[in-house]
Amino acid sequence: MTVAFRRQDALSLDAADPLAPMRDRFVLPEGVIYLDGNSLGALPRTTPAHLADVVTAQWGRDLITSWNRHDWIGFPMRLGAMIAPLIGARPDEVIACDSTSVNLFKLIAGAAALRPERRTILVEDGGFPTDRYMAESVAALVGGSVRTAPREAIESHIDDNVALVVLTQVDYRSSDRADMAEVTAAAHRRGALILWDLSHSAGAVTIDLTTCDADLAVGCGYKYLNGGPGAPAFLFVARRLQDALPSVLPGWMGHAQPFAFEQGYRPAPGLARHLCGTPPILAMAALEEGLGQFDGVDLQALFAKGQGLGDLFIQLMEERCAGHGFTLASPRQATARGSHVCFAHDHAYPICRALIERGVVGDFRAPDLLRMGFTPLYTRFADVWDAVETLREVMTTGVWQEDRLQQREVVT
Ligand SMILES: Cc1ncc(COP(=O)(O)O)c(C=O)c1O
Ligand SMILES: Nc1c(O)cccc1C(=O)C[C@H](N)C(=O)O
Repeated sequence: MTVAFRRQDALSLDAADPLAPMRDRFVLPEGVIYLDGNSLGALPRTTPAHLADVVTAQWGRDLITSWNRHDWIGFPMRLGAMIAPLIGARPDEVIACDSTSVNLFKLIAGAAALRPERRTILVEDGGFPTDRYMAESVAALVGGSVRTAPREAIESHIDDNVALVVLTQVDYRSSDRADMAEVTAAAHRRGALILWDLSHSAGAVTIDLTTCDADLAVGCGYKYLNGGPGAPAFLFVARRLQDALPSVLPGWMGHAQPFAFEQGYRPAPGLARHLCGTPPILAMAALEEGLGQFDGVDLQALFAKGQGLGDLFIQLMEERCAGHGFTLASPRQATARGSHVCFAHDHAYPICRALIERGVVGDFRAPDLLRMGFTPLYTRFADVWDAVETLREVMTTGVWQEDRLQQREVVT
């Protein structure tokens, strides 16, 4: 006979967790169980003081000399080097800049230029929409077209006309995790390039761009990297492609010598050519603190904890919320998913709002998903227990049926 899991068991898991002290590195409001770090990471405790220092001592006191004195000019490369170990890249293969959407455009257009004889950009059906919007825009500009295919069948749609495959490693809704090595190899066998969107995986699951021999990648800085709302995103270009990949938004910061103010554009060597305009220094400083939270952390242990939190959530939902109409909408096997888990429910929207009112902050994704993100740096096993208990209460009381919870907010 199996003994049911109790809150005490969750507390014991937290007590034995060597990563538990990491939680103190973040500001987490009393009474809130934050399960949305996959959309907006929590505020690191050191960020406010660091930003205040950059504002007063660097901008305020050192003014324009800060570009050299505090190496503001080197920020995109420096942050790239901090992101590199989280995604299995080399330090000179990553820069922090722009938004993920803009970086998608830059790399998709660059890849199209590298394969001019091929006319198709292959993207997944139902992926995060910005990836597809950008692919369609590039296709229209170069006279090509976008083809879509189901995520799970993407490999079989790569033919000799595909210039580039754009795929998200961890799907923002289902949490399905693609096999990067396998899909990358399939693209290469057909002579196509591959661009991985790592927005929902960087900082949360194992990524090894080097071993996979990936070509290009992008990802968000404001999710698991804890860089703050609208944080700079990142882009990755494998060393072997860096000199060939053109810069399609050739701003002056990507020029070989920006301060020569030449009339003709000459691309900077390596990755710096993908810089466009002046880097947002305050946002970069916040991202620097977010990335600093990974210092000294055993990444494999961190990612294993994320899987354990997700496993526990699935187990408790099925044990304690059975009969309330929830269906697991993410892979059951931890190695096949990211660090968030979705359950489908016909009334997911008001249920999600009722949870938020009770301090359990997850999110709703249309049409019917309740999505809970487990950030292993700061989520506790007891949080998972408490979140499921709150959900059980919302369901047994029927409080989610109140009219005001049905009204859609602008940002969901
Ligand atoms: C998979 C994925 N790609 C791209 C984006 C867009 O990123 P950005 O807002 O930086 O353009 C997001 C989230 O917003 C995302 O989840
Ligand atoms: N970027 C966001 C925003 O500005 C407001 C609200 C949510 C977001 C998000 O990041 C959404 C997220 N990419 C998602 O997976 O749903």
